[in-house]
Amino acid sequence: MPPGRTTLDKTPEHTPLMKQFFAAKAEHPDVLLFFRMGDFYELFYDDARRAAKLLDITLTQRGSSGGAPIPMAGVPHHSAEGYLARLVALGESVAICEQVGDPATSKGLVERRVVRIVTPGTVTDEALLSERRDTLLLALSRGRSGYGLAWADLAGGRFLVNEVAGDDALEAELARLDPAEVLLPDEEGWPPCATARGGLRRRAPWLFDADSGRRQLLRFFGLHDLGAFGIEDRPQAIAAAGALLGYVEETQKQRLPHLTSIAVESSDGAIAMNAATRRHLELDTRVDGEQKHTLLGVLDSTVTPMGGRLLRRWLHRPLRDRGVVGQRQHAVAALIDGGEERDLRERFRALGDVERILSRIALRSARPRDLSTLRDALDMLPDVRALLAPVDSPRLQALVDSLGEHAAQAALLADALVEQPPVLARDGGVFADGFDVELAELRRLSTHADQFLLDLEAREREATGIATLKVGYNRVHGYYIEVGKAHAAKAPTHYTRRQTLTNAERYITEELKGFEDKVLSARERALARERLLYEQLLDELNLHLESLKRCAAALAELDVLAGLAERAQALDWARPELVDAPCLEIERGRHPVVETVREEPFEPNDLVLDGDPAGDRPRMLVITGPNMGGKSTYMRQNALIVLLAYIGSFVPAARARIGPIDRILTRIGAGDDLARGQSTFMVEMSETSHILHHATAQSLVLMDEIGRGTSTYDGLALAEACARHLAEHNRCYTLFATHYFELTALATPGSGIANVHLDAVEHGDALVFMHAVKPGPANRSFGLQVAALAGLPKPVLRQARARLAELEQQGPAASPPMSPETLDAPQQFGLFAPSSAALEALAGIDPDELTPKQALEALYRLKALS
Ligand SMILES: Nc1ncnc2c1ncn2[C@@H]1O[C@H](COP(=O)(O)OP(=O)(O)OP(=O)(O)O)[C@@H](O)[C@H]1O
Repeated sequence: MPPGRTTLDKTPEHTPLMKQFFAAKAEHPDVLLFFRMGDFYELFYDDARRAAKLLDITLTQRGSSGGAPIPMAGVPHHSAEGYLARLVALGESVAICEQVGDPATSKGLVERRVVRIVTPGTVTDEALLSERRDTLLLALSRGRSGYGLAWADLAGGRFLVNEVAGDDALEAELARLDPAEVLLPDEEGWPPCATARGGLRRRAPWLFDADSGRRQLLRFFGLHDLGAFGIEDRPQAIAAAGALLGYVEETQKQRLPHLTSIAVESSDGAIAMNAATRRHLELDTRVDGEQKHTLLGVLDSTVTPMGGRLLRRWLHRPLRDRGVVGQRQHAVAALIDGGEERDLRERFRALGDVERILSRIALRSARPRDLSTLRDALDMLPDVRALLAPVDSPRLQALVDSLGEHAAQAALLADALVEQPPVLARDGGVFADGFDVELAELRRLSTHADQFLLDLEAREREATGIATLKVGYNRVHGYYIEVGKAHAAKAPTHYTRRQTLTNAERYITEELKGFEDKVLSARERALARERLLYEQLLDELNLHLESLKRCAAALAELDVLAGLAERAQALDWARPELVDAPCLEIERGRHPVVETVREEPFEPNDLVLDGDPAGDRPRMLVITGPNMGGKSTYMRQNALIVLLAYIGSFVPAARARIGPIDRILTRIGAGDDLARGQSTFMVEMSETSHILHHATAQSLVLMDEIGRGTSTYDGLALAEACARHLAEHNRCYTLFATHYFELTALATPGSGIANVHLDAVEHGDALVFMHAVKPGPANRSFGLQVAALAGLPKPVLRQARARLAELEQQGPAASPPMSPETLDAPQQFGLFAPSSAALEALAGIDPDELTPKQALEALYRLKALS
């Protein structure tokens, strides 16, 4: 902002234009202000500096105001969308200040006003949205019992809330929803999962008040109570929803008729997965940020963007309600059996993003092509209904019902629109000729102009005898009769001169003027008529918004189900059996992503875990085997199979029988969380702690090499204690991969723990991984061979081999026994024991007696002795 002015300030006044800018800026101090000036949006002062950096555009100056130069940067009006998209993707918000007065008629400065604020979570323009990902605005509130969350997908017309108890659950929900923008009360004490993210907007705490939230919701939905939405007794959710609505109304500056309801999406209904689990299982993004080789990458063969978005939502929210999941599964199976899947997908290819189109219709920003896409979609409905009518599936039949008929709207759109409407409504040509009598007459007037002009030209040529006489038109002077200089003298007296050119004179006549008025006004009136018809068409469609939205949602789900059916067949997946009995049985399971990426065949593996305390099968597997043996792949494939089963999909296995599951929890080394300032070990331990606190007998837990991030004894001790705790207290389904061979001793009769291993065999210098899971512990680790495969220098390998031989000879001294006493022993120096001289010297030191300098000297002495 420019330096403030005081009454004593002698600096010159700001220019009127700048005063107008400051007034707009004062109302929107926290966002970039796009200030419309002619064909450009200009940014000034700090906004200009920031935008120049973010958008890599030139920072210039625009004269001076208030005695100082004005830093300025600008983007052309016609390409503003691209710049807005980039700013929004960076988490920035932009206030659009338009010229609302007409420059031609305004006296002095043209009036300007902020007409809307584009923010990362509220964008609805097609160009600013990612096609296959929801763009969410989320508001958070908190109370004594936990957090309230409200989120809206303005482009899709969804508004949902939830309440969660603690920080862990909040973090899990934020990881699931991944909102583009988060509204937070401007108060201390929010956990990092809420504050350490892009698109964060702090708002005054009083905006997050439950009572005013309730009033706001009642007003917004025009209701007397919120009972119908089932959110009455959720004050935190209501507080968050109120704050969200306030923000949306403030930024959008228009009505939002497409948010027709609000619903609770409770965490209880879903299999819980925390942020770490979603990351580790690489559901839609790999740890390295790639999206291609992920579960969603393999699973998503939907043909519409709305189907793609729904599938992503499903994947992030596997359900515990086996009724719903079973119906989805049944629908997928029915589509496969009847072969409708292919026909359905073929038809859907032309479908488009009906869901977002409906939102744009509600927001009145729909373009002509949106309407023709909707027309084509509605035209398709009878066909889709007929195709699915014979399919025996309750879910599919429910979806067919939700599609509705929409014959009247389909007929209206078919009558109204030309086959291929233009991109923009502005220039007309949207409506079909026979649709409106008045429009047809106006159009006839303007299109018959050409013939009239030709006739006029011929008549005038004959009357004047000037063979080269022409009738023409230009935007400045309108219609004219042009006569070459040589013949100008022959121009009749009723020709009035309009313009003189070097070689010609241009004239107007009464007749031509009269025609001009009629044609030009006919054109303008035709455009005005089309605008009116367009608005009426939007009005009419908006009357049916709710049922059209239901239809779009049904189309999206049909696309997902057909996509799952296609995948199941293409990838040879099987229908899992979801049962009441506590068990996890997978026969010949495969990793869905590794299998598609690998060129060599994938080795399928079984899994049998028993959730029944009285059962004789294990609840925990301790998995050993060489590096690269396939331990992580095996663990993850089982989690992914469970997850797929609970979204309603078929699974990559020959057979699967899966009991109730409440959580999937993982601890898999996946790099540091340095961004959050935590060391590798700290992350490992906090994830482990979360698991130990949350896993129940219905949870599936993956533990991959815990304890790796610290010294051997510490690590081993922790790994064993955790394994015991999971087996004895949590009693969850556990896959525990480890390099601590000592843990294989846990598998004693009655412990519920069993050993399995993956193997490799040496063929001369080569090491062949078998990738097959076998009963019992591994018998060796092949660490050095894998290191050789990785290309470790030969001298290093030689030295390691010699040291290994030495250690193996030393026997148990090098490989510590696993008694609890040993684990509790205070001194621990890793694998290499210190010399006895050093120990003796150490025993003689009393740390309390030493100055810091003496302590350092003692340390040097000890080092020399070791
Ligand atoms: N069942 C399988 N069939 C075929 N290939 C497999 C199988 N399992 C794993 N692989 C291949 O082996 C590679 C190593 O697997 P993975 O990372 O699971 O090993 P690991 O035992 O966990 O290794 P580390 O202990 O070093 O983490 C995988 O990238 C995959 O290409």
